Amino acid sequence: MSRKQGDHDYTLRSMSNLMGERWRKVTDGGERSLIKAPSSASINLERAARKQFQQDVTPGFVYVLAAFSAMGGFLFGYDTGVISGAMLLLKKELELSALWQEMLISSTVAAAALSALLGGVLNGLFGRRVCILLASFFFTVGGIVLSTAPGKEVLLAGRLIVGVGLGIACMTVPVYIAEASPPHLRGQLVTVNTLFITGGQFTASLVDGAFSYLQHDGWRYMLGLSVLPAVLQFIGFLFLPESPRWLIQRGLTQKARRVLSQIRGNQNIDEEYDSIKNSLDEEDSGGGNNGPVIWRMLTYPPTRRALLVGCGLHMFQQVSGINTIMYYSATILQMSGVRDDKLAIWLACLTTLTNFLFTLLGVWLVERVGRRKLTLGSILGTCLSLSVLAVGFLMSAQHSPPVTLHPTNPSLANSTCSKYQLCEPCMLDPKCGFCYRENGSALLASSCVPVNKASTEHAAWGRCSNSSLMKDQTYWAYNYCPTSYSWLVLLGLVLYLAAFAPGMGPMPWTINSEIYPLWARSTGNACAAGVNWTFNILVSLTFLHLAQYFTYYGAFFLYSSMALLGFFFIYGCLPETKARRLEEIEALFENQLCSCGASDSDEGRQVEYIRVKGSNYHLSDNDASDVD
Ligand SMILES: O[C@H]1[C@H](O)[C@@H](O)[C@H](O)[C@@H](O)[C@H]1O
Repeated sequence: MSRKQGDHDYTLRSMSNLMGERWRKVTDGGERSLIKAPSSASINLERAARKQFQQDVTPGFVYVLAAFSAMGGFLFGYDTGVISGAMLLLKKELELSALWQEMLISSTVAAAALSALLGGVLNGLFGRRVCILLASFFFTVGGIVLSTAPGKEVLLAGRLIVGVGLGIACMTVPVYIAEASPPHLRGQLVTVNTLFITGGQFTASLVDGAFSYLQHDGWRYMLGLSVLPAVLQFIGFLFLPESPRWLIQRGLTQKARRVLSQIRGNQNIDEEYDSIKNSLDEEDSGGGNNGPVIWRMLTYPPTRRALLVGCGLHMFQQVSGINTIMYYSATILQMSGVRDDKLAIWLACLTTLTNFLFTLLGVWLVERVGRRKLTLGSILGTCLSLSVLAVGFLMSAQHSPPVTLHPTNPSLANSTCSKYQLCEPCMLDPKCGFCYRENGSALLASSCVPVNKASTEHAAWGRCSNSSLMKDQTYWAYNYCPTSYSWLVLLGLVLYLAAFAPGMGPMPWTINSEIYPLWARSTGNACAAGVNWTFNILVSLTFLHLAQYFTYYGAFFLYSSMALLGFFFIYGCLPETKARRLEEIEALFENQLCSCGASDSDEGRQVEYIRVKGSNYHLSDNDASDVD
């Protein structure tokens, strides 16, 4: 053994001893306690050892493994993003009713919600690798079915198959990456999965833009292209190993040691192996061994708290409106004066690109500032930017242009649309749109007209019913009103993405992959992913109704208040998990929920009071001193 390797092992071993002393748990009269408080010297030594460890070891194999896994994230982003552009072509070519459009969009999300829950069981039974293989298989078959579908029924089947793959992948990939990564890289590598999600969404918007010029079968290419990354991931995973933690849990210890050596390069793996093994041995004193995992999780306080935090994070991610904002961004851009449809499609790529670039910032920040600060800062920014958006919509509503032309023909004058006096109520009614002529910045001859049932791009009758009639600076505004406050809305949109994407976008996935003990990890992630998809579908299905009843600014103020609630929830309940070994994290949830909010500066001394045989030790900044 080289001297460097020997020294390294020694440092790791001393670190391991310290860690063992710090975190070893004993059952003391039924109460779980930690023994032996560390001195500041031991904390410093541990930190130094960690630093040394990080400098010495960055095995390349882990990056390859993370990249192949994160293709699941790419497919997640691609398949959820591509449908909006494909739908524009599909509804014309297959003459889809609104119900069929709705079904084709939401079927994937609904299937993902259910299969994420099923994914928890599959993960426990067959392991992470088999689940990822299964997910890429579903993505491949789904993509082939979609691109060759002869009609809408087969399309629906394809969307459901893709949804099943999505649900399994979204909960398995973060867990697999987290379990294979060394602690100092874990946050970054799991966050790369969300980077791939947003990369998939960006690619989908580019593909939508490119194929929107094809009058026939453009949607087949859009939906079918996902087969390429899916096949690549499937082939890659034939060669990639199973998660060492799952192998140890299944008693396949020799294989687990081999995999650990493979993914840790030439490091000594004894310490990591022992700590995984120890944590499994402690399972009996933790969740116990009786009953279904979800029951054991709910009846054991640390996992119950972790589950609450994990599901809460996903709920707040969705109720702060990310998917509404992304979906609605094209309209926001149109409000800002982009009237050309094709240009609006290309500019919508800018939204997905911004989301992607700011997620990249999250990858950079996660190990520097830690999960807690990043998530708190992000949700606060999200809350404020949603208020900017809401104020923008409020100003636009208050200065809504009037309807100046009313039809004289009695049959037309009796339609609901003709009764509106202002653009605002006219555009909030999904059956109507605003047709107007613009002269410089002045609006002339404006009317509220029923929308064409087959396509929202035109009115049912009148000047705006046909592109060839819409000469002379005449425009059709569906879903929005022309306004001079569009800059405020646009500013809100950019601020929103800048605040949301680095933290609230990726952190719910990253944090969930690390907060559950091994026995509860698959189930915990399955439930949290199920919550994500359920709120995703709830928020997108209710948005238009919300806007109709409370107006746009009402809807955005509501999302903003949700984000504020989320801030208090995270402030009170989310502990810092940065740089900790997965096996240590359970201890962070042993305190009452609201004292979990240890700050980053508490790293290395997260548990403030430690019971040692009846006496309480309090860890001060400088040392551990007996306070009893
Ligand atoms: O973390 C992701 C990401 O932020 C995506 O942009 C969003 O569409 C998903 O719903 C979310 O789960």
